[in-house]
Amino acid sequence: MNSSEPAIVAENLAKSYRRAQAVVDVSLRVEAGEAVGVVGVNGAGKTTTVEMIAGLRVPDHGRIRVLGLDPRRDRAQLRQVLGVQLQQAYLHHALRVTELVDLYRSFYPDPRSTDELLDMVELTDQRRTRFEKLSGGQQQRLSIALAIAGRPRVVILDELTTGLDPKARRRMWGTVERLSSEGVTVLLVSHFMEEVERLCDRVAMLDAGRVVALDTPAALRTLARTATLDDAFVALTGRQLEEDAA
Ligand SMILES: Nc1ncnc2c1ncn2[C@@H]1O[C@H](COP(=O)(O)OP(=O)(O)OP(=O)(O)O)[C@@H](O)[C@H]1O
Repeated sequence: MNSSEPAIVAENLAKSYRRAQAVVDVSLRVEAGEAVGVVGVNGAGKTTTVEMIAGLRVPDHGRIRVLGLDPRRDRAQLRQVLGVQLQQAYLHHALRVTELVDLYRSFYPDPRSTDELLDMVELTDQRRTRFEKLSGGQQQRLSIALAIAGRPRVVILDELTTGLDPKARRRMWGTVERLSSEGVTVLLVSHFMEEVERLCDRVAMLDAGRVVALDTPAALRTLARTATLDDAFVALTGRQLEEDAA
């Protein structure tokens, strides 16, 4: 790994499930320290794409490198440098916040301290609370704490703020901004244009399993000749924006 190499390279990814071709042809390159958003309507192929990048799904076709590592071949090494927060977290409901954090910290040689993690995601007051007693927003925030416990250089965040109220969403943005300011590379799946415009250097618009546009929010607005990223999304994908899709 050297510092000039891109954090993520995905070339011509394709993935079919029995009924659907979820990803037809997706290429994506994320530079080290960059934050890139992946947006698209339900079923556009966002989750399948990031799960392949995270090594959780095997592509039918294409090549992936994360910090120069092959997600399948170099699985153990990748786990030390990549943090993943997925849509559905399968966590033990009866465990308390600190027990879960300490469990995840134990996977890494030089984890962040429990206090720092809880502070970063504003769960210090809930440290003794069982997972099942946390609100939806608190559960989401905990899942980020677990994803960053090992000081990953790259994080993948899938629908981080879906289902959260505006206040909880803004808090979550603060956590992502802090990661970016520390130089962590962020790949963020989202439904919200306001969110990616605020947090991401560049945005990939996916539709029907393909990247239809990939650029800075400003360049996408210019390309689409629209005043807002919402309108640019509609113009470039031909799809309507979904309501707060939970
Ligand atoms: N495990 C699976 N088995 C079969 N089909 C699947 C599976 N996962 C996803 N699909 C299908 O693949 C397509 C792409 O799904 P994917 O979850 O990647 O899209 P997405 O853009 O992340 O959507 P969402 O915003 O709803 O999460 C959809 O048609 C979906 O129904």
